[in-house]
Amino acid sequence: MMKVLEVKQLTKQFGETRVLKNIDLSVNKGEFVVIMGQSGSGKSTLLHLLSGMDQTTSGSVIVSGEDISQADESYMSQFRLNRMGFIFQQSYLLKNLTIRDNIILPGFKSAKVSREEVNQRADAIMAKVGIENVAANDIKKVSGGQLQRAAICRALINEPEILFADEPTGALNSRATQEILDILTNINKEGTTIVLVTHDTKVASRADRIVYVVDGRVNDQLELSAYETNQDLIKRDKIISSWLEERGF
Ligand SMILES: Nc1ncnc2c1ncn2[C@@H]1O[C@H](COP(=O)(O)OP(=O)(O)OP(=O)(O)O)[C@@H](O)[C@H]1O
Repeated sequence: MMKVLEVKQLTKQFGETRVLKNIDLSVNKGEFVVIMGQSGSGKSTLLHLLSGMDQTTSGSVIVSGEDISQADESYMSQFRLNRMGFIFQQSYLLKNLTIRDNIILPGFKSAKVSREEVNQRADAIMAKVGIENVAANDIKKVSGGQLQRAAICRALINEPEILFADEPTGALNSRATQEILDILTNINKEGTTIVLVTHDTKVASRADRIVYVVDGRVNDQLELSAYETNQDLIKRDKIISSWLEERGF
């Protein structure tokens, strides 16, 4: 199994406070990994370090064989643009642009492929997630679920090696949540590696593996790919819930 992400003895300190402590973790290509843990355990901080949004205090973060832990910010901003995708609880789309322009902008910025190719990709991804009918809309004139689908399209426009998500359904109702989870599941099945932070076992039930963080350390991991297929989501949810309960979540 090819490792797309590998973390060795990762530590993160803010001032005197050690938030992450000697984390060893790896993610295989094509895997869907969910990070869970109590509020304040360090999940978002870990995601920021894994994705090159923030720098480590010590230890290494290796993406497709390349150690990014010592890279400077100008290198990292290009690295994130070209090789990483991000979605958050809020979409952070730009207000004065249409949905479509928001999606193509990082493609044009990257300049790795032609504008024509970026436009073709945008059309294909928007159709895949079902927002082609609102492509020309101002971002104020779409629903929360449509906004998040647009954020997913924007994150995928440069065909990232890894898609990182921090509570991507946290602001959505249950129907929109299901739709976004179905989209993420499909994107993953098509080969995109996903690393996602959530509190929600329903969200976690889409994963191949759960990483449980306690007080800045990886406390335990639950391998789900061997259990059942994604069809049996209720059963997976129960397995995760009782596993977490045993660990005091
Ligand atoms: N930039 C920062 N400066 C100082 N402390 C920080 C910073 N970012 C995070 N922390 C601290 O690190 C700890 C972990 O925060 P983090 O946001 O990673 O937790 P989390 O598990 O994602 O929490 P939640 O589930 O509530 O989002 C917290 O105690 C937080 O106050």
